[in-house]
Amino acid sequence: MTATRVLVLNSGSSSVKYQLLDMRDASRLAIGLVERIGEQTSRLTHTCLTTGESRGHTGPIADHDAALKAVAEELARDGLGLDSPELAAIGHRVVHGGMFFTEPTVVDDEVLAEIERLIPVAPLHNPANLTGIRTAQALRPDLPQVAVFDTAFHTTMPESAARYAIDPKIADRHRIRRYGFHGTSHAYVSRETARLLGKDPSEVNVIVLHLGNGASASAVARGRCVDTSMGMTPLEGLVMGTRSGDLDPAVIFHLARVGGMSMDEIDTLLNKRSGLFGLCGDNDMREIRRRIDEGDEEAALAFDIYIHRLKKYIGAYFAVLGQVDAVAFTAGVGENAAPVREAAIAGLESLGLAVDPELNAVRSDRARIVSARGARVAVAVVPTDEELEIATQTYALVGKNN
Ligand SMILES: Nc1ncnc2c1ncn2[C@@H]1O[C@H](COP(=O)(O)OP(=O)(O)O)[C@@H](O)[C@H]1O
Ligand SMILES: CC(=O)OP(=O)(O)O
Ligand SMILES: [Mg+2]
Repeated sequence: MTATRVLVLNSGSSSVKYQLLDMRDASRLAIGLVERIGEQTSRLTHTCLTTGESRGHTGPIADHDAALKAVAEELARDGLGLDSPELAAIGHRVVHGGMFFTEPTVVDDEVLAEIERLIPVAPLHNPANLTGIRTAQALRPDLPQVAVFDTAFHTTMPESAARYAIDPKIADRHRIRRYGFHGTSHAYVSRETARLLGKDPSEVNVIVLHLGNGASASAVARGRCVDTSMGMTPLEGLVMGTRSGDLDPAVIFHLARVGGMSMDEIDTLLNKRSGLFGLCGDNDMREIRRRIDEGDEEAALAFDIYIHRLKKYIGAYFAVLGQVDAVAFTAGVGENAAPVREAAIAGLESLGLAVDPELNAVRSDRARIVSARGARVAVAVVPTDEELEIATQTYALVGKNN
């Protein structure tokens, strides 16, 4: 029997998303999510797509190792266990690959060591990704484990975009540069946008706006990333669910010297208690829109700050690219929040951008154009699929190696 299945693990700081796919037709056999890992109220939600059955459990799941073992048990209950001979590989999202990894990579001891060396620049993400890989290795030591890096798509950025304006000797010693993240999504969505326009990726320039809980923008010129809004870590750039995005670095000195905060407290403030949540107490765009509809001024200001930053990046990436064929919205907010798309594009007619309110209001899970007729630049909504992209890259690599 040829092995054609790939299990994809997307381990975040407190969650694991997973999908089991059959790569003969890229169909999904099972999907699920473990949330709030490390808390008393961890929750596992599992859906088997071959039977249509869904199950959920709430209760403490101590760490990523326990989470993955729970996922393996759920898959086994559906006859889709990790011991299946049909499983060809396990694909892992690894958030930080530094400058070292420009392609998906079969994991060996050297790869594990390099991911570990990168922990200081991705303390929230890489430890969880490593645990995911090690647990999967322990469960199936014979299977190829493939790491697909969030940073890989951005390694084509020119030095002028990737370097900070600091002493290069200090930067190089500490590996300080702009790496960018969500690369799997930016790669997939920029390609799908080209397809939607009926063009090859090498023929178009696209601005991708990945607006999830974490959010980033990228400028993609003829299929290659030339700039992105996240930097050395996923803190730079857009206003996010709980992260501040861009801010004057001197704010950090001020909080330490005048505010008396420790570095760890400032780190937590900027990564976990800022952004939309810090501004108005909610990080879910649905809740923020509901509050705005009820006349809540705090939520309205948070929304305006979010949109202002987004508009600045759209303008900046027009300047970086020179000529733009499409602006593509993706991820939870980008795909679902019509008011965000409308507000971000409003007033940009001189750039050739205009949204058609009726097209923009349509809810759909398909890629679509929502720009006004006659607008020079397409505005697109393109659902991302990081798990499918990871599975595709994993299977392509394992197939090549066999
Ligand atoms: N119908 C919706 N309208 C507005 N925002 C939505 C909707 N559905 C999801 N979202 C937003 O999407 C966010 C999650 O996006 P997602 O891409 O799943 O993020 P992540 O992968 O970073 O967890 C939620 O915080 C919420 O703000
Ligand atoms: C890199 C990053 O920010 O990822 P996420 O949006 O999943 O938190
Ligand atoms: Mg995401």
